[in-house]
Amino acid sequence: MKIELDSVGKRYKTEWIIRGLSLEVAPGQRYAITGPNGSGKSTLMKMLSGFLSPSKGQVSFSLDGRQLGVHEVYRHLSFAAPYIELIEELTLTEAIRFHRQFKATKPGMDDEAIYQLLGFRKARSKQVRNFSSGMKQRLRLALALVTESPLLLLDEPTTNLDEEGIGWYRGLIARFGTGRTLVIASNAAVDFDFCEHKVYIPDYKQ
Ligand SMILES: Nc1ncnc2c1ncn2[C@@H]1O[C@H](COP(=O)(O)OP(=O)(O)OP(=O)(O)O)[C@@H](O)[C@H]1O
Repeated sequence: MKIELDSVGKRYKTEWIIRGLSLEVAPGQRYAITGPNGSGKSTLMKMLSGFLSPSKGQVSFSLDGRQLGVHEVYRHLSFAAPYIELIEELTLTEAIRFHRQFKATKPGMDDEAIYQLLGFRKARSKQVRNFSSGMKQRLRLALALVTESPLLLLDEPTTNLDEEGIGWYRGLIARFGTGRTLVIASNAAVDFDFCEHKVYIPDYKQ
């Protein structure tokens, strides 16, 4: 997936959050989006997913040389973020199967393989509402990473993860993160220190 941002600006009411951002997000490359709380990292992630449109400038998407309409983009991406809600009423088994109805998973990643990956096989009949916050975050990340999608967007990926969970996240990236375009919004180096490119949001305020 390639994403081109041409002089992009985003404004909420009268406040400009991002201004003058031109960037090419190239296929197979890894990008870190950094900046203080409230600087606009999540806002940029939402524009990179096609969920938010810019107030100024252009965001365009292409896949294998074919231009994608903004309404097609969601089919080709996985997005894990604390503000993307899981369906709390579903059990783990149901949540995985529900996800699979919309998105293909990588070869060999059947239900059993995903339970093993998550490391909480005994929770398969537990409702997501009864998961701990770390378990919910692992589920968000696992579903995003095992999905067959050329664009992977991870906003604050290690939120609610303990040290072991952070190691687990890095293992997931090593196993499933290669060969796809990866964008990570975070201020924790451990989340993104393997990224080749960095975008610091306060550089795009004027
Ligand atoms: N829908 C909205 N309407 C108005 N203002 C908004 C909206 N969404 C975000 N903002 C504002 O835009 C600014 C950037 O928010 P954003 O969530 O993108 O920052 P962030 O860098 O991801 O922050 P954090 O590190 O705290 O998650 C904030 O001032 C926020 O209040």
